[in-house]
Formats: sequence, structure tokens, C-alpha cells
Amino acid sequence: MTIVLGLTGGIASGKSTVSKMIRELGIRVIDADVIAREVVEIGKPAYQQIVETFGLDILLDNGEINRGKLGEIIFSSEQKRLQLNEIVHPAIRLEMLKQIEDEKRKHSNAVVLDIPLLFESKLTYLVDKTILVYVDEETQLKRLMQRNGFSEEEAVLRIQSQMPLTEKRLLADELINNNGTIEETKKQLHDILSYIIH
Ligand SMILES: CC(C)(COP(=O)(O)OP(=O)(O)OC[C@H]1O[C@@H](n2cnc3c(N)ncnc32)[C@H](O)[C@@H]1O)[C@@H](O)C(=O)NCCC(=O)NCCS
Ligand SMILES: Nc1ncnc2c1ncn2[C@@H]1O[C@H](COP(=O)(O)OP(=O)(O)OP(=O)(O)O)[C@@H](O)[C@H]1O
Repeated sequence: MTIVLGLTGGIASGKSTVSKMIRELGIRVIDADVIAREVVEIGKPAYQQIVETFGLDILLDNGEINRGKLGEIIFSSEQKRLQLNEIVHPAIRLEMLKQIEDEKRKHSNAVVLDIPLLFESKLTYLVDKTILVYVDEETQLKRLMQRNGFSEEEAVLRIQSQMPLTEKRLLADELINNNGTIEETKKQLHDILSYIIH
């Protein structure tokens, strides 16, 4: 039996940092953000729908989607964000399901889905257990501004487009507090995995 773990968090809460640690243990991680990029490549059905919905202005000179520009649009309008979600989420979900099935066929002990919107998109049915990487609001804002070079306003808009981490904490099976050092986070992860995966 392959156990399917859902790794989630908020924007810049540390999911990628934790998923890298998981990969280092030899466990396969399926990254929803990577899949989200692949399903909107030129020529894919979702690409066409995005251009029809948001117009040619959101394209770069080479025809690819200008992610910075599309981000500005969808993180400042809930209606636009829901429109984009409706276009891309079904394709992301299908691809994630396919990759989970691949891993089950290989009889791996465990596979991890790294997916920021696990709770918002009600996708917990895909996984056996959920692990939340959380930080306090101040740390989240600071790390997001630093990593992406966003102004406070841009960073706040993105954080507010997701379910608050305080709410996600009530929904998750396991919690990793990532306010501290990388080593402290790694220890929590190892403790959780050694208890879940035998
Ligand atoms: C708007 C886009 C083009 C911005 O691209 P960009 O390269 O700047 O950011 P990236 O994709 O790396 O996402 C960064 C983080 O933003 C957050 N985020 C992304 N999309 C959304 C969304 N629709 N709602 C809430 N938060 C989101 C997530 O925490 C994600 O980890 C891109 O995020 C996108 O296509 N989003 C829609 C698909 C989606 O929902 N992805 C989230 C995982 S399923
Ligand atoms: N414990 C930590 N101490 C200091 N910095 C950290 C820690 N954990 C993560 N970071 C930094 O915070 C930023 C956000 O972390 P990371 O990219 O892992 O978040 P994420 O949840 O994957 O983000 P996203 O939702 O945008 O994909 C990165 O710049 C990362 O290097």
C-alpha cells in the first residue's frame, strides 16, 4: 500500500523547503505548482482558454503567458482568480491523479502531493493524511516580500487570496512549525514521517 501524503501551507510558508527535505529522503514529491506551469504551456487546452478569457495583453513577446502580469490580475480580483482557477484546476487535478497512480503502480511506500490549495480546493479526498507547514503572519509576510521582491501591499494581497494559516491549522492532521530554523523544521518533519511511514 502506498500512503499518499498531502503537504500544504500558505504562500511562502515553507512547502518547497520541506518538500526538498522529503525528496532527499528518496520519497517522490508531486508539485502542484510545477504541474500548474506545464498545463498552461503554449498549445495546451488551458493556454487557449486563458488567452480567450484574459486577452493577448497577458502574453510575452514569445507567446508564453506572462506570469507576473497574470498574477497581478488574479491576486487583485477574486472574480478573475476564480475564472483562472476554473480553467486550470481541472487539468492540474487530472495530472496529479495520473502521477499518484503511477507511483502506486510502482508500490512505493509513500508519495507526497505538494499543493498550496489543498484545503481551499477541497482536494483532501486525494490524500490519506495532511501535513501543514505553517508560520506566523509576520514571518510569512517578511519571507514573501524578501523572496519575491514584492511590496507589502502585493504580498498582503497574495496572502489574503488563501485560507488563513490559523484556519488551516484546525484542518490538518500533522503540523510543522516553520517559524524557527531549517534544522528545527527538519526535525519535526523526520519525527512525523517516522511515525506515519513504517
Ligand atoms: C497566477 C500565476 C500565473 C502566477 O505565477 P507565479 O509564477 O508568479 O507564481 P507560482 O505559480 O509559482 O505560485 C506561487 C504561489 O502563489 C499561490 N497561488 C498561485 N495560484 C493561486 C490561486 N489561484 N489562488 C491562491 N493562491 C495561489 C500559491 O501559494 C503558489 O505556491 C500562477 O500562480 C497560476 O497560474 N495560478 C493558478 C493555478 C493555481 O491555482 N496554482 C496553485 C497551485 S494548484
Ligand atoms: N525556517 C526558515 N528559516 C528562514 N527562511 C526560510 C525558512 N523556511 C523557508 N524559508 C525561506 O522562506 C521563503 C519561502 O519558503 P518556500 O519557498 O519554501 O515557501 P513555499 O511555501 O514553497 O512558497 P510558495 O507557496 O510560494 O511556493 C524562501 O525564500 C525560503 O528560503
